[in-house]
Amino acid sequence: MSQKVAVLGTGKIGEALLSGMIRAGWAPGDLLVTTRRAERAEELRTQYGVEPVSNAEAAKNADTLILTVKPQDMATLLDELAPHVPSDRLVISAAAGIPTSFFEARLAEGTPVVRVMPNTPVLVDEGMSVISAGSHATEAHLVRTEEIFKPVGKTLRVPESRQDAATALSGSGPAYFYYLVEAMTDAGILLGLPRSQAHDLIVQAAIGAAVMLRDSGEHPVTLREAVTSPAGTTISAIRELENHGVRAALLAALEAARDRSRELASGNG
Ligand SMILES: NC(=O)C1=CN([C@@H]2O[C@H](COP(=O)(O)OP(=O)(O)OC[C@H]3O[C@@H](n4cnc5c(N)ncnc54)[C@H](O)[C@@H]3O)[C@@H](O)[C@H]2O)C=CC1
Ligand SMILES: O=C(O)[C@@H]1CCC=N1
Repeated sequence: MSQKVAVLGTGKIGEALLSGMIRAGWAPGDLLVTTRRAERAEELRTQYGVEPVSNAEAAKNADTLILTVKPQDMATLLDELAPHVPSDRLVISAAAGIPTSFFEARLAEGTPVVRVMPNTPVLVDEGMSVISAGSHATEAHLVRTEEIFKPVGKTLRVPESRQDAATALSGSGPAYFYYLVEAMTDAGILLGLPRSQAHDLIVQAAIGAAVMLRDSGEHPVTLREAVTSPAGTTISAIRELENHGVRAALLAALEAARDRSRELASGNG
């Protein structure tokens, strides 16, 4: 029997994951989706050939349920789902902040729950999905979760106590890089470059730097030193970054993201 997977609350991250699963070879007929709006359901059916169903039908018919609603909507979704989820279903939550105990308290005794923090580069198979087992999830449940998330990037298992930090670094991480690219493109405009050229130069610098970080085996400090010529241009820029406290700003920013993830733990943060 083929295993069916349902994505419940198919918004931005749910759709990114769905598209990745289809690229990885999952049969659309084995994928169920739920949405709040009928037009959205139709859009997903047309684009991916998947079957829109109600939350209750998803719970009854899918072996694995991936919950991708906002943390603030999770309690309502669970109230609706709980009476329909047999305790042999694997429930995977992609919500920031919410601990596996939140789900376990609302689902039938013994239901296996796995918490995953993916990120949007799953759209281009370069995601990072950080995975933690709840108290009833076994090795087989973790392997099943990895089968779903591995084709769209890397996976990493961590104890659940590290999930808020992982969310700050990895779940939110792509946004920091987009923010930097946006700011540096503006700097290009300030220096008189046309916007499209400034964008292309910074994006290619980001891609080149990312590939070197991943593939060279060198520490980021070594890579930066190789760019930083004595009395040259780079060190003039680095001095300004230090003067403006960019390193301290990043430490504070990621700490704030970690704290926000903790606040979302109750589902109504
Ligand atoms: N966007 C991102 O980069 C990431 C998001 N997440 C997590 O994924 C979750 C969703 O985030 P986004 O995709 O950004 O939000 P979103 O708002 O795009 O998606 C949530 C979707 O759930 C639907 N929904 C809400 N209640 C529902 C219900 N009872 N039944 C069916 N559908 C329902 C909404 O209509 C919406 O389409 C959040 O918990 C977030 O913490 C995790 C990692 C990365
Ligand atoms: O901003 C958020 O809350 C979600 C979780 C991680 C990335 N996006």
